[in-house]
Order: sequence, then C-alpha cells, then structure tokens
Amino acid sequence: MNNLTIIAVVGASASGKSLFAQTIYDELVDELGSDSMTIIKEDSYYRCQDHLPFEERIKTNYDHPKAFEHELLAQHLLELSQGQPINVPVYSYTEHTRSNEVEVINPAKVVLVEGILLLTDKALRKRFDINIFMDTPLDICLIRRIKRDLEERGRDLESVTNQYQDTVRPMYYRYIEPSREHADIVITKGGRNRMALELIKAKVRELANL
Ligand SMILES: Nc1ncnc2c1ncn2[C@@H]1O[C@H](COP(=O)(O)OP(=O)(O)O)[C@@H](O)[C@H]1O
Ligand SMILES: Nc1ccn([C@@H]2O[C@H](COP(=O)(O)O)[C@@H](O)[C@H]2O)c(=O)n1
Repeated sequence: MNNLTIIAVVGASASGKSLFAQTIYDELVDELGSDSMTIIKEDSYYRCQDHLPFEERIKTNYDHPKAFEHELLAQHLLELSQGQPINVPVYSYTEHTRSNEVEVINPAKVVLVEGILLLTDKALRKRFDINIFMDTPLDICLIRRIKRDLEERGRDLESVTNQYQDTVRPMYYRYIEPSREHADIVITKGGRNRMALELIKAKVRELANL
C-alpha cells in the first residue's frame, strides 16, 4: 500500500495516548470502515523476557528505549507500507513478557502508532508521517497511572509509586520530554481534547479518502 500514512502519538505514560487514538478510531470507523484505519501499540513490542525469572523481570527499566524491540516495530511498519499483514506480539503487563499469541494486523490507509518512546528512535521517526505529542501535566498522568495500574495492570500502590520514582519520572525527563522536539503537533488537555480530536479526525478522513 504505497499511500499509507503513519501517525505517531507520543507522550508520558497515562497522558492519554491510547484514549486519543482509540477515540479517533471509534468515531470514524462506521464512516470509513475498519479496513481504513488501524492502531498499533509500542507496548506490544516490549522485549520477550521468557528467559528471566519473574523476580528479575520486575527489575527491568520499562521506560528506557532498550526495553523495546524497536527494530521489529520498524520492520513491521515497513511491511505494512508494502501491503503485507504483520503479526504483532501480545504483551502481558502482569507477566512482564510476551504471551504465546500474536495479533494479525492488516495494512490500512491510516496507521496510528501510540507509545512513550517512539520519537527517540531515528529509524522509527523515518517511518512516521505525522508526529503528535500529548503534553499532559505529569501530576495528572501520575494520578491516572496509579488508578489504571491498580485496576488494570495487577499492581499495588507501593510498586506503582516506587517504579514511578525509580524509572518512570526520570526516564520521562531523560527521553520522552526531549523527544517532543520531533513533534509536528503538541496536544494539551489530554485524550479528550475535543478540538484536537476533530482536527486530527478531519486529517484522517482526508487521508483515508485519498
Ligand atoms: N481526559 C481524561 N479524563 C479522564 N480520564 C482520562 C483522560 N485521559 C485518559 N484518562 C484515563 O487515564 C488512563 C490513562 O489514559 P491512557 O489513554 O491509557 O494513557 P496512555 O495511553 O498515554 O498511557 C486511562 O484509564 C484513561 O481512561
Ligand atoms: N511490564 C511492564 C511494561 C511496561 N510498564 C509501564 O508501561 C508504561 C508504558 O505504557 P503506557 O500505556 O502507560 O504508555 C511505561 O511507563 C512502563 O513503566 C510496566 O509498568 N510494566
């Protein structure tokens, strides 16, 4: 598919990346069809850690670029642009490794890729056509992350706050915030910013109808 457009949605953990990408998809899918758009999560490309015992896996710095297999994601984006389906790994936040399953993603005119460290990787940046940065205040992100990790990712308060201080916050300042310089569009007010959603939806509509 040579007229495929890849939109990267980047920002701090719990800044609203998933909500923003999913809202665009949900609000356009009836009009454009499910084969026009697809969403890929950078988190699906966390490295396989099957070779490590669980006690070691919980020590990994999941906010460092090396935690991700970005080469595989870049290869998959190339394959999608060549019209080929890809097998996206399925990641488990409770096991801290990949499951044995994959999700088949077919090429689509608009591919939304969302994740914390996408813009830190030069090879990935070459694949992206539009870069969006979610500029949500970190204290708001922290509150949302605590709630989400307790409810959905099988964590307790102590592990969330320790991880936040040890890696999540420092890596944000070392890697994520500086990668903002690569953004074409910076979105304030999070994943429910209605004006931003409408503007990006209009762009996606235009691209899907090319
Ligand atoms: N504007 C918002 N208002 C209320 N809750 C929000 C808002 N944006 C995101 N959330 C919630 O915060 C959590 C993190 O949002 P999410 O989109 O998953 O962030 P990210 O993908 O950046 O990690 C989710 O539970 C989501 O429903
Ligand atoms: N085993 C893991 C893997 C990742 N994380 C955290 O997920 C965050 C990225 O995902 P978002 O949906 O929040 O963008 C990242 O900050 C990692 O700390 C984890 O806790 N455990």
